[in-house]
Amino acid sequence: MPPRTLYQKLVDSHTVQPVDTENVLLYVDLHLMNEYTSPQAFAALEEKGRTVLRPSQQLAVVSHIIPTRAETPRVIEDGPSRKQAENLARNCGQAGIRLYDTNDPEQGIEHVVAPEHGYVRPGMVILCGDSHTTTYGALGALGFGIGTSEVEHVLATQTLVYRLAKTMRIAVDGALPFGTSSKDLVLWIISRIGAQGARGYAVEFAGSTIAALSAEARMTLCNMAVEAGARAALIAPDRVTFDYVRAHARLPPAAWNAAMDDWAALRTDPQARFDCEYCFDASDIAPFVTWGTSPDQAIAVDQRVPLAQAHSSREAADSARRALEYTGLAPGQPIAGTPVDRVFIGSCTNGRIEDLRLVASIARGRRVAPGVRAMVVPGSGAVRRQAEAEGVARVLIDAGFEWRAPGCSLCLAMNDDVLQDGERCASTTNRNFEGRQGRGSRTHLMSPAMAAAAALTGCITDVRKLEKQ
Ligand SMILES: CC(C)[C@H](C(=O)O)[C@@H](O)C(=O)O
Ligand code: SF4
Repeated sequence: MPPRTLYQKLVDSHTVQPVDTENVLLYVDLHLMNEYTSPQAFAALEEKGRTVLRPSQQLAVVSHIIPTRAETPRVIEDGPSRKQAENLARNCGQAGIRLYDTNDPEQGIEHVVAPEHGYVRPGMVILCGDSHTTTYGALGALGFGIGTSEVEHVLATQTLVYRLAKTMRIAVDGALPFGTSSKDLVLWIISRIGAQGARGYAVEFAGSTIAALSAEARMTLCNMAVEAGARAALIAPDRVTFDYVRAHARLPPAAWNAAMDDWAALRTDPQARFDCEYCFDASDIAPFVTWGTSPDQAIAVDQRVPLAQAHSSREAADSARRALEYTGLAPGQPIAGTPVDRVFIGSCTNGRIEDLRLVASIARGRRVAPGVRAMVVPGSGAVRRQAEAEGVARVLIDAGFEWRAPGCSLCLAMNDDVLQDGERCASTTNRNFEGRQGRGSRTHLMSPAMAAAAALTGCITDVRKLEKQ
């Protein structure tokens, strides 16, 4: 057998049969669904008189449209949204699929719920009609988003006709500098390689910086790899992965030992070749923040918005000009000091317990700046309860943050958490496209620590200055 990359091993072990030189029929271990991208697939199945082949390998969560007011029971007042949730409940009920429904204590964002309940383990293939399914590469599983017709195919056959990706390795070495986290790391990588830089590739992250990240920090990184166009993101499982999985998956001891033998082989062979390789030095990383409407339009917080002539091409300069018109910033202006109206802490990128702990550590004993509305939306019911049990929630509430119920919320503003036209938001999410957080909304992507700093000072602020005080 020629040397193979981790990606190739995962694909090979799940190939039912090759379709042609570029496509294989891929076996799917787990398929996740939300209320937003699954209804058409169920409707199409029903029309064809087909059923769900393996209900026990499906999992569904109400995540995108759910309101985040902390009240019980939670009521979805918006008619079409309520209908989506009801549809999902009916479809899952009929097919016998486990659903974390609106008022389930474990409800949350699919990509937060699945790993924390042990559904995600190294070596698996996990699909979902949602682009941020790349998150699961953090635990050594091949995860990626699929379209609605593919959802239907997976429900009916537990397989997918899959076009193979090219392979890329991004190695990062060295310690993450003071004040930075894996969110800064990924924004920095995207700003280097571009929002299309990994398009068509399955990316494997490697190097000592990655090895030093916690499992949750790795999820942040793999989650956002899709914002560089990656078709998948992978990190070879190691001690950190196994400890996380052991704590969350609760496998019986015999199964655990067998699994560990298999998982140890889940790494790229030394002689294997990648189609593309990058090597970066972590000491170049700083707290990062976006200034535009694409995740690669990002700079270190102590830098200025780039001047027109700083862009690499005319196209990039044009897109920067349009982006700045939208975000209401000027070339050459320092990004720090830009006032914000809103702060959003949450999403499948940064809505986990470690993120909230970090925010609390900065907010402790301080107050949200007057005139700023700052929301914390935990990624799941479990994250919310844990934050309450640890006193993290208390610190946030005392500092003046709104303590909300879990969901996607202001990450994509499909519920009633929406920015007003022109409002500017410091956000721990993953997309800053025009209108992403509401019509005319202006989004600045950043780490939880940086978002905390923005909430406490009322403007984009270098968190290193706050942390030193
Ligand atoms: C709604 C869904 C299709 C979408 C995605 O695929 O990512 C959403 O989760 C997002 O983050 O934009
Ligand atoms: S939190 Fe945001 S990125 Fe994640 S699944 Fe929900 S909408 Fe998509």
